[in-house]
Order: sequence, then structure tokens, then C-alpha cells
Amino acid sequence: MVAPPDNDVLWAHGLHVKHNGSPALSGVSIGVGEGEILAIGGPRGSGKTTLLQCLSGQLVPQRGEVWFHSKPVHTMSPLTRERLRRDCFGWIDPAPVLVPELNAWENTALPLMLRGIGRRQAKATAVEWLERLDIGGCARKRPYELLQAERQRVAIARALAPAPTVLFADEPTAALHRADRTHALRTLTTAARSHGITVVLATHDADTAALADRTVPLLDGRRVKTVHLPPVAETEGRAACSLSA
Ligand SMILES: Nc1ncnc2c1ncn2[C@@H]1O[C@H](COP(=O)(O)OP(=O)(O)OP(=O)(O)O)[C@@H](O)[C@H]1O
Repeated sequence: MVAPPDNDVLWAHGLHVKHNGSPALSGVSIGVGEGEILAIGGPRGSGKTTLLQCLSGQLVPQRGEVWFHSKPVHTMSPLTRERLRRDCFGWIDPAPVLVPELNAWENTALPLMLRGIGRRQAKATAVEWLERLDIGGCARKRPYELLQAERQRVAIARALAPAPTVLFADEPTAALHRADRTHALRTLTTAARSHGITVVLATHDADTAALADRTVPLLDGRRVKTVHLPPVAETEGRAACSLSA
């Protein structure tokens, strides 16, 4: 076993994952520095989501190690990994997954309340984050009343509100059109930098990767030196939403 370096918040060595017998990661090693915004680049199917799932303790690799500070994530019990995710990690999916029965501020406040913060304080923090993401006016609306881009901003606010040690963002703006995408990404990266939140961002487009401090490219489940990431086409995702922020 190789000892993880002290200055990495997350460190993984020799990750191997197969999904139903097909290799998704084949010997990937990676370190993420404290406060770093790291993009995991690569085309569709290159293993980005699988890598984020391993680093965040959602998936245990069949071989290899994952360390969070000095804690071995790969040998933790499912309950300990669940607590680690709840207390230290945030996650943003490509498309917003919100609780339909709760309004925007209640959805945003949910991870705070799961961490034991009282309702009043959780609401104040949630509303603050919704305002920072320019959707303060939507605080009392339920998900079905919101545009897709507004829902994704609620999901971003919900992930940032507890100020996680590490935020995992899996193609966080894939469902948005260009204007919304740029605004949401800039808000996300600015907020992460000002709060010292480490971000691991999976993306298959060059514009998104350009906002990171560093990009680790993947191809067919392996780290490669470079991979060509095309800028996102002007029209991609346009049908999904139209937000006037
Ligand atoms: N649950 C699963 N069952 C079977 N195969 C899977 C599963 N999840 C991922 N795969 C396969 O593993 C490989 C890596 O997938 P992964 O989703 O990690 O890549 P990705 O780079 O995130 O792709 P995308 O950008 O399309 O999400 C792909 O070939 C994918 O089809």
C-alpha cells in the first residue's frame, strides 16, 4: 500500500471497477488538493461518473483505495460511508432531483436539517443561498412550478448550503442552455472558492473544464495525458429551459 500524501483532501490509488463485467475504471489513481476545483474530463462513457461515485463513497471499487484525509473510505462500513457523505460531501446530479412535496427553501434546507441544524437557522441559510443563485423569489415555489434551470439552481444551492468539505458535481449544468450554464457554473465555482470548498467536477465540455484549476482527462476508464473536449454546441440543452434570471 502507498501512503496518501498529507496535502490531498482526497486520494485514490489503482481504482478498478467493472459494471456487469465491463470495465468502467482500469487502474485510475488521483489526488485532489484542499480547496482545489478539479475537472474530470473525457467523452461519454469514459468513467467520470464511476470515478466520482468511488471518490464520494457511493461505490466501493473492486480493487484500489480511496482516502479522505487520513480515513480509508474503501474499507468503511456502509453506515460510516453514509455518515461521511452526509457530513462532509455534497453532490449535484446532471438533472435536478428535488423532493416534489417540498418548496425550494425546504429542499435547500434539507441537508442542513439532516446535520442537526434547527429549522429557523436552516431556512435563513437556505434563503441566503437561493438569493446568491438569483432565485430568492422562488423560495416558496414547489419544484413543479419552477423552470428546469431554476430547479437546477435549487439543487446547486442545496449542495452548497451546508458548505461541504468536498462537492461532487456530475455534469451539473448538462440540462441548461449556454447562458444559464455559464451563470450557474460561475456562481458554483465562485461560492466554492470563497468558502474553501473542494470541487470535483465531471464534464465532457471544454468551457466547463476551463473554469477548473486542473483537468484530469479519462478515456475508456484510464487516465490519459490529454483528451479533446469540444465546446458545447450553442443549441445543446436549449429545449430544456429558458430562465430569465
Ligand atoms: N450501472 C451500470 N451498469 C452497467 N454499465 C454501466 C453502469 N454505469 C456505467 N456503466 C458503463 O461504464 C462505463 C463508464 O460509465 P460512466 O457513467 O462512469 O462514464 P461517464 O464518463 O460518466 O459517461 P457519461 O458522460 O455518459 O455519464 C460506460 O461504458 C457505461 O456504459
